[in-house]
Amino acid sequence: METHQVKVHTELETRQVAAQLAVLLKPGDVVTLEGELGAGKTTFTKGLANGLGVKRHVSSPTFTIIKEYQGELPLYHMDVYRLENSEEDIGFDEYFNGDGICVVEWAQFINEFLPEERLEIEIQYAGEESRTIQFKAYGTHFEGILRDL
Ligand SMILES: Nc1ncnc2c1ncn2[C@@H]1O[C@H](COP(=O)(O)OP(=O)(O)OP(=O)(O)O)[C@@H](O)[C@H]1O
Repeated sequence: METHQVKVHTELETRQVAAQLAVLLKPGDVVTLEGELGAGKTTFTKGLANGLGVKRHVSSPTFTIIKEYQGELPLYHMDVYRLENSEEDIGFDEYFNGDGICVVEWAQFINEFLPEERLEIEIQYAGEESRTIQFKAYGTHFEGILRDL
């Protein structure tokens, strides 16, 4: 496992870091996003979407669990909060081994379905508009991505 940390000072910077990451990702990649309410998980996903060339507006998938966006690669934005303790498999494998990028919020609730190789991202408050973005790469593919980021 390798880690990397970036400090950002504006919302735009958060989006830019995410967009830089997006171009390094490949189909079937799984990225998990953690952070308290308002930390910037949706903002980060918007940046990722931008980097993937998604034109549509990205909004939180809380009530739908999965939202799909078409870009240079498909983006699957998942919020699995509502699956807490349900142990329900809604066909994660097809997404996690699929043709697009998966961004998963509240991933701890579906731990048993998560692939071992993944990129964990945690966004922490560091001031009004400042955030610390912490990356943990599991597996050689994501470790390589962290070195290029
Ligand atoms: N550096 C920053 N990075 C990201 N967001 C920032 C930053 N500075 C300020 N913000 C603001 O913080 C808010 C982040 O909201 P966002 O919806 O992305 O958070 P979230 O983690 O998805 O929250 P929730 O769990 O409620 O969905 C936005 O209003 C954004 O403008």
